[in-house]
Amino acid sequence: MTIDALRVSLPTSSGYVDVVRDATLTIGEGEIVGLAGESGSGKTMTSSAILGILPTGARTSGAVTFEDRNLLTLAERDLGHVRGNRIAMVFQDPTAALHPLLTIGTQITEHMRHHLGIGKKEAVERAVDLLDQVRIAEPRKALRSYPHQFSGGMRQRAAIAIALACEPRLLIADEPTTALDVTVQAGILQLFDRLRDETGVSVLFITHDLGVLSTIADRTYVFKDGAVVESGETEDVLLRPEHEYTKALIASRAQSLAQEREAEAAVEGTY
Ligand SMILES: Nc1ncnc2c1ncn2[C@@H]1O[C@H](COP(=O)(O)OP(=O)(O)OP(=O)(O)O)[C@@H](O)[C@H]1O
Repeated sequence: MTIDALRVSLPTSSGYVDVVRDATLTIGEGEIVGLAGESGSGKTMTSSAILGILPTGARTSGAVTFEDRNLLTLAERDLGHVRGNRIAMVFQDPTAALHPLLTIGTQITEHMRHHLGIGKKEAVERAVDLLDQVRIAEPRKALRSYPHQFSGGMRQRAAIAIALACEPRLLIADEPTTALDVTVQAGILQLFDRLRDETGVSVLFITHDLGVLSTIADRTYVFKDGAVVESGETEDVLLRPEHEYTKALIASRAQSLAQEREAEAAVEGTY
């Protein structure tokens, strides 16, 4: 996918405001690309533009080229086919992506039957494979479970399985580990890495946490006020940042890690 000079403007009471400004980025086949930046820097608006799910009245310019088509000018019907089939989303809160009253199995198989037009039996077998792929133990039993019977990490794995059900070529993951405990986070990050290796899916990984990207993103783009201020191999961006904003993001992360460690030490000291 190539995003070329993307501009997104949203209507306000006094005209339009640009929330993404001339963003240019590429995501190669099987590549994991990070989008980093503070809250409000335009990361989500960029992914919403890719998926054609911007707020009402939004204006766009530039191009989002995916499989030889510009998604910004695609008819809603064709875009609907791209969404869910070719490009899938994973969100921060897996409970929002899962229906509380339907079993995990129903949710995965209905999604596949709707998008791939396959029969129930084949869908169930594929669902078992998928749950296995996202490392959910006893997949046949898990198919009969409801979301509330899963832990947070398991729910995110199930949401990822649903996202993968139609064999998308691009997965957009918006803060997929932010709501999870650190140890569970690590498992989900490993999962993205392994899925990329096994299926060749590309991943656009959105996060405010640069540290998360150090473990999985091949390349990283840093957003500030809707514009890309720095990009490159993740290691270069993290170890040799050039832009003051990137340096500040790295410093603030180091500070919050130190505070977390201090707090943990204080808690341990009370026992
Ligand atoms: N539905 C909306 N209507 C109007 N303005 C919006 C809407 N959603 C986001 N914005 C504005 O667009 C800008 C970019 O927001 P965006 O959600 O892309 O940031 P972000 O980097 O993803 O932040 P976060 O990590 O908080 O999601 C912000 O100034 C935000 O206030």
